Amino acid sequence: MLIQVFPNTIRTLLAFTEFAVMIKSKPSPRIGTPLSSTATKVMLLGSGELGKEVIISLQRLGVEVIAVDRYANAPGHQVAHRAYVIDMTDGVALAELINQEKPDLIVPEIEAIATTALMEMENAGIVRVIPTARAAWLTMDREGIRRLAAEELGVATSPYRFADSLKELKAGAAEIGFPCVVKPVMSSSGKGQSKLSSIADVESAWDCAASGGRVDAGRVIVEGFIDFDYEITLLTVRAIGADGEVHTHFCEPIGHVQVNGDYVESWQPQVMHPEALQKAHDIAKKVTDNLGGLGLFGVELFVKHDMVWFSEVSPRPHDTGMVTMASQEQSEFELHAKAILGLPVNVAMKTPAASAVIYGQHDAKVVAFEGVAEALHIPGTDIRLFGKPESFARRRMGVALAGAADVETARKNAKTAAAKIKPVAPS
Ligand SMILES: Nc1ncnc2c1ncn2[C@@H]1O[C@H](COP(=O)(O)OP(=O)(O)OP(=O)(O)O)[C@@H](O)[C@H]1O
Ligand SMILES: NCC(=O)N[C@@H]1O[C@H](COP(=O)([O-])[O-])[C@@H](O)[C@H]1O
Ligand SMILES: [Mg+2]
Repeated sequence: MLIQVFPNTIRTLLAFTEFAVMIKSKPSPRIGTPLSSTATKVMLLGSGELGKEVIISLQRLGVEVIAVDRYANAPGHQVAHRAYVIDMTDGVALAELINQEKPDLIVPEIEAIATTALMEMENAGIVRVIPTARAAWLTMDREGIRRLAAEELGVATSPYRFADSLKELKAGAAEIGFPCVVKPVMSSSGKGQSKLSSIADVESAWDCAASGGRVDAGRVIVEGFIDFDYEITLLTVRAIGADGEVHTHFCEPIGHVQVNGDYVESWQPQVMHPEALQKAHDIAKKVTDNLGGLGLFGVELFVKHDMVWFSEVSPRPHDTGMVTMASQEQSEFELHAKAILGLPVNVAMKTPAASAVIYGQHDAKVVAFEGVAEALHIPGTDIRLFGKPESFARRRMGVALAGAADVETARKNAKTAAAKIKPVAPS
């Protein structure tokens, strides 16, 4: 089936590819010298705020990093050895760049990439994709990961239907019942997502999904609304241990608040009922074992008392996990960098902490940030400004971090620090 969907042009290109990276079952932890013939080369597909931090962690380990994104001067471009702007959903363009750069590892950082092309190249032994090309392919489309979790692995999820037309969506929503949530099958950060209270909301939800999806696949998922007490991201790391085998490590749960499907605040640890924590670990292990490979995953779960539902998983660092830059001995970015290189990891926390998002607040070509010093006067705080070249009112431009003796104080300080930072647009 894969062969059928794979464009002939890429197959031809692959046939003429004169190199082949040796795919090792377990990567060697040997690291070369950047910009030399011995370099260990990693290519990031997507170079936003999450990729930027992964790149910094890789650079610290002496890795040569190539950052790719859809626009110039993306955050990760600014800290990599080389930067490229391509349409990453174009399999031919992607294959050409991979052939030119010959990276040892490819690290997807966003969902919207030509994952079928990556699978074909991985199958041909030309690239090694983190964690695997199949994992990137399954998780770029809600249908792939949802059917895997619910139908193959028997993991608890919200009830769901898929729809290709307004008529099908009406029927699906009526079957699921209200309230329910509609999302494009390919989207992230809440784009194109709506919560529906009645059948009267279906048409606007369909239009919202059509305009907000990353790739207009014209297909949506309708999910029953889970009335959870709280939601978590369980960062789960697959890394090679001293025995040479892959081991699974769980970070402390991260609690978070989402507005319109986008994260605004997160904290670690989220206290959980012991049974819920055990179920969360079991679900995360089951799903990540199936996805395989090495690296960090963000497993998103809804929790009500001792009940846990799987929502989705990122086979890469998670936005809510930015809190780990303040809370853990090794941030999620360092954990990902180390795990993918075959190095040991340490998931220990060092302090309760929180993160709060700084939005652009303006639609503007550039913004400047005021109030940074005022924010940093708050005890235990730190900030990251991502350096995105263009601002939108709801674009995430930075994050405030705060460590404290307890989560409540950390949340208060992170939110106060974020509020002190004022993006201003030149008039
Ligand atoms: N079935 C549901 N029941 C209750 N809340 C939901 C449901 N689906 C989504 N949500 C809420 O919307 C948020 C975003 O949903 P989801 O993670 O599916 O979107 P996304 O676009 O993939 O976002 P991201 O890329 O940030 O993970 C969830 O974290 C949760 O707060
Ligand atoms: N929930 C996924 C997520 O947070 N992804 C992060 O946002 C960037 C895109 O930001 P942009 O839309 O502002 O360019 C991505 O590159 C990634 O770092
Ligand atoms: Mg999500």
